[in-house]
Amino acid sequence: MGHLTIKHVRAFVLRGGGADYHDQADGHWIDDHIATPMSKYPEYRQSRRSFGINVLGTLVVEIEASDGTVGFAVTTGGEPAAYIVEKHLARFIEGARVTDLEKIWDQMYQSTLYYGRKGLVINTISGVDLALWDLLGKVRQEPVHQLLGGAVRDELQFYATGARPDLAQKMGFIGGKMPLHHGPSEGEEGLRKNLEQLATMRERVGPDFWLMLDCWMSLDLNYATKLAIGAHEHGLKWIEEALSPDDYWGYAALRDNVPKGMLVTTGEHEATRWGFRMLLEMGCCDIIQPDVGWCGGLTELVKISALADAHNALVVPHGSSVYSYHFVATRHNSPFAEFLMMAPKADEVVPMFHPQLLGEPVPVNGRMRLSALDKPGFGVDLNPDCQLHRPYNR
Ligand SMILES: C[C@H](O)[C@H](O)CC(=O)C(=O)O
Ligand SMILES: [Mg+2]
Repeated sequence: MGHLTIKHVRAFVLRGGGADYHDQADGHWIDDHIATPMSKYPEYRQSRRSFGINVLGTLVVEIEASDGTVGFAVTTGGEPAAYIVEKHLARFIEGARVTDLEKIWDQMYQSTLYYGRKGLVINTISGVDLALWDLLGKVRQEPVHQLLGGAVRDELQFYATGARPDLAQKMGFIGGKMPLHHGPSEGEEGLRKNLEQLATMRERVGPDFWLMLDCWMSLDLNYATKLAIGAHEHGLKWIEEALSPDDYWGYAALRDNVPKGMLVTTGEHEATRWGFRMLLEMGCCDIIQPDVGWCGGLTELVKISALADAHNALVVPHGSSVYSYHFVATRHNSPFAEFLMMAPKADEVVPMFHPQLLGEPVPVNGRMRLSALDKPGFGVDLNPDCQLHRPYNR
């Protein structure tokens, strides 16, 4: 098996939800006047799709071994990511051994440094890396959590992200994270509305249920500080991604400014051990939230997580469906996981990457038994009903 080599890598593009989970139809809670860095332009305030949050679509990477076994993964990246896989990265993958994950990662990262390091290129590298882990698991007939060293818990616990933490509470989740709706350009009135929304939700869920606010990079330090102070009386557990991911200094200051006991979280748009080193060494946050499909994949996340552990920081991956479930099961410093509510009204549990994956497990009563992950690789298949398009067929 150590001698199995990789015969082909193929990159496809898919539209409509799935790994590009912001690509949803009208009326979805995820696109309803959510504060963003673009909210200062009134014409881009109501909808994130209006400024292009969904332009990329999903990248599907398929990797086939010399014995015909196929591993695959999905992430955000679409056509430009497919170009990078087929025209650049394929040379490091085809002909390599199926066990060569570290070497392939290093070659992909080093060879793209001149135009990569973060964002789309690292999403692409993540997609290839996850497909390699899936392939290795399928070749060895073991779930990825076993390849990672084995689970440290029998069950995962989830908080839910969506517009209705009150419904999430009834569904058994341990907490609810809501999008922030109004940014600094909507002034004091917007701030008041943000706090009213939190207060209303606190009334509905009672004093003990976790409530968090996801600010999606939309605030400045002054506004974030005022929001945190105002939100304290409503028991806000954490303030997430309040500032630009480039503003490490702002995050360090925000962590000093927030009321005692409130956590500062960020990192879903951060990448690689070097990016997370900045967050950790500068004391930017209490919880880092790498997205497994965007941060460099699982090979990189293992390194990021070790670094976080040494800084006493928790690692609670952003979204990422099965890719994060297999990881969270194996880490002591990942005590719970995120579940993104993809039902348009956030009123029922549907698979996070629906409709792209078949066999994608979901939490039941806010929990997931490890046995739901006991299938080779990441344990999911591509849904054959989804229309794959291969734009750069070599
Ligand atoms: C709800 C947020 O704006 C975003 O769509 C998802 C996110 O940042 C998260 O799940 O965290
Ligand atoms: Mg977030």
